[in-house]
Amino acid sequence: MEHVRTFIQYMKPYKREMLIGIFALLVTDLVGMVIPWLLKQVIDLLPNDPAQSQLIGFAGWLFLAAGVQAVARYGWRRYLFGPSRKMEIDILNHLFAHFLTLDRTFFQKHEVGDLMSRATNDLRAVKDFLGLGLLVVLDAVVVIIGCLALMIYINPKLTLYALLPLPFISILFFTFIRAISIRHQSIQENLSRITSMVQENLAGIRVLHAFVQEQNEINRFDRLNRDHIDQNMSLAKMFGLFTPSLVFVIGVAAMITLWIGGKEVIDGTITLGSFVAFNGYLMMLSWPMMAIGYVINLWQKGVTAMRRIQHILDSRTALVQSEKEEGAFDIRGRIEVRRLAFSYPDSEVNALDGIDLKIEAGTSVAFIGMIGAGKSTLMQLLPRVFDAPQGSLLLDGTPISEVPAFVLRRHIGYVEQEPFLFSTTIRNNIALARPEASEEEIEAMVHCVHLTPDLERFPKGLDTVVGERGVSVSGGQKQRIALARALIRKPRILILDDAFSSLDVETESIILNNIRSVIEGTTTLIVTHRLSLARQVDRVVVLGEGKVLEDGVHAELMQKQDGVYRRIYSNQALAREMEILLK
Ligand SMILES: Nc1ncnc2c1ncn2[C@@H]1O[C@H](COP(=O)(O)OP(=O)(O)OP(=O)(O)O)[C@@H](O)[C@H]1O
Repeated sequence: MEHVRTFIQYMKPYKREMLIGIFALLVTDLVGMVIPWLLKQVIDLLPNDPAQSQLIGFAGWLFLAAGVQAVARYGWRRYLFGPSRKMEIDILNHLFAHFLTLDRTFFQKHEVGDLMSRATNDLRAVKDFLGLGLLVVLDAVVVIIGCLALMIYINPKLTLYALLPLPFISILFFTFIRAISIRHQSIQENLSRITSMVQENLAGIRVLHAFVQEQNEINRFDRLNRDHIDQNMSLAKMFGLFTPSLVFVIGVAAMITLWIGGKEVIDGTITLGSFVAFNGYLMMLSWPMMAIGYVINLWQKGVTAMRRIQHILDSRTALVQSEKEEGAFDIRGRIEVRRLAFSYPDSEVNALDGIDLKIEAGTSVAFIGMIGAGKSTLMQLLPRVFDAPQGSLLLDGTPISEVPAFVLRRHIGYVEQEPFLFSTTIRNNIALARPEASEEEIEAMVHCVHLTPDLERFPKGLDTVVGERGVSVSGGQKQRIALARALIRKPRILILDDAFSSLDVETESIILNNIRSVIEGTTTLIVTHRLSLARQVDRVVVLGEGKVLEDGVHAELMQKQDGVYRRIYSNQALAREMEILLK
């Protein structure tokens, strides 16, 4: 119920429209009840040989009732379904905006497909519940109260007999509702798994093709879908038993009415017109009785869906929130790491294990080390992708958790090994970091990252659309577009996390030369496996198993006889010489 209350909040802006819709629904139902009453009048009049004008009068009233009903039906459709669609959009907007506030920890725990399913299938169920569900409930309440009142007015005893089978409806209701609810929950979870699988397979289509795994995946998908069908069948069976049982109970009620009511007409206790009207109201009652099944369906789906959406809306970023204003910070780029130990959420091992470092503003540092040494982890703590333990990471002397993430990230340029490009033009991808950047600035940046020769080969140069809906760009082109994107915002701190891994040494050195003037005064952290780069920076930090193994300038580290840096450097130099010889 709590979830329902939260979602009812979304109705508030559409209160007026919904009130019009409810009014139209009331009119539809009330006019619907007037029609059997008019019939009663006509039938009771017939034995008295009524004048033709009287009959025409009744026909006119019936015609008017039908007309009013038609207009009112249009009204409730327009004013009850319309707002439910608008509410769906409002919830979706809210959900999307909320997704963007969540951090990496959240996305690590939830599959994209599952989130997509919540934003589509579940949202649709909520819309149906808030629109159709409430409409049916309201309609049922009005019809039940109205018809019962009129039936009692016509003949209380007959009403009592007609309602005798009613307790069976309650028994049926409570027998089935739990079983139906459990089935709904598992159907919606399965639907999420299906969406996840489609999403994952489409994202990894190249790998599937490369390893010829299409048939295996088709089989796996088929199994998942068969499970889905089985679950739906099980639910359909439940409804298959529930709805006909209800209809049967209503049929019994009609039979009792015919039997007892018929006798009363013969005895002259009630008129034929009253008997016909009574049956009309009893039939009208059968719709809300049957609608109970439909409403249970909508209700269960809706409530399950609300719970699943609410779970997302209740999720909060795991990052420590800072109330400080942007103006409170003048970021210069001095970084201090104090006995930093860090483990990822749900992991028991420390990815970083007691790191101590001081990096002066405007200097450049290369981070090298074996795979899994913790280099990327350390880099991700700077823009607060994850939060470092309190007091272990300082920026310009301030604990980094006190700097709001959005302020911090405005001053950090981050390029990762496999950058993500949006399905838009190269220009838009670069300007993403600074939408107000001028054409000249974008072009200068393109030149700086040595992308000009590539652009000449693209059909529309900077206006070429890349990504899923556009041309495929190579890993090296992606890295350079991402570098331009990071540099165009003129960051105080630049992080290049293996950002040149797809470039050849020659291009790498051209880019480094080009960007030297741009990054003048910027604290530059370069994670690399290529030690040729390490010679061109102010300092080298060697990481191993989450610890700092060596720290110093290239020449110093080369002096260490058993040093890790010296060993890796020598191996790479040897490999380079071999390559040259073999050429
Ligand atoms: N998101 C994550 N969740 C859990 N563990 C992670 C996550 N990212 C990295 N790790 C683990 O943390 C450790 C350090 O990984 P990290 O990516 O920082 O190493 P790295 O030095 O950058 O390696 P590489 O050179 O291969 O990029 C590894 O053991 C890795 O498995």
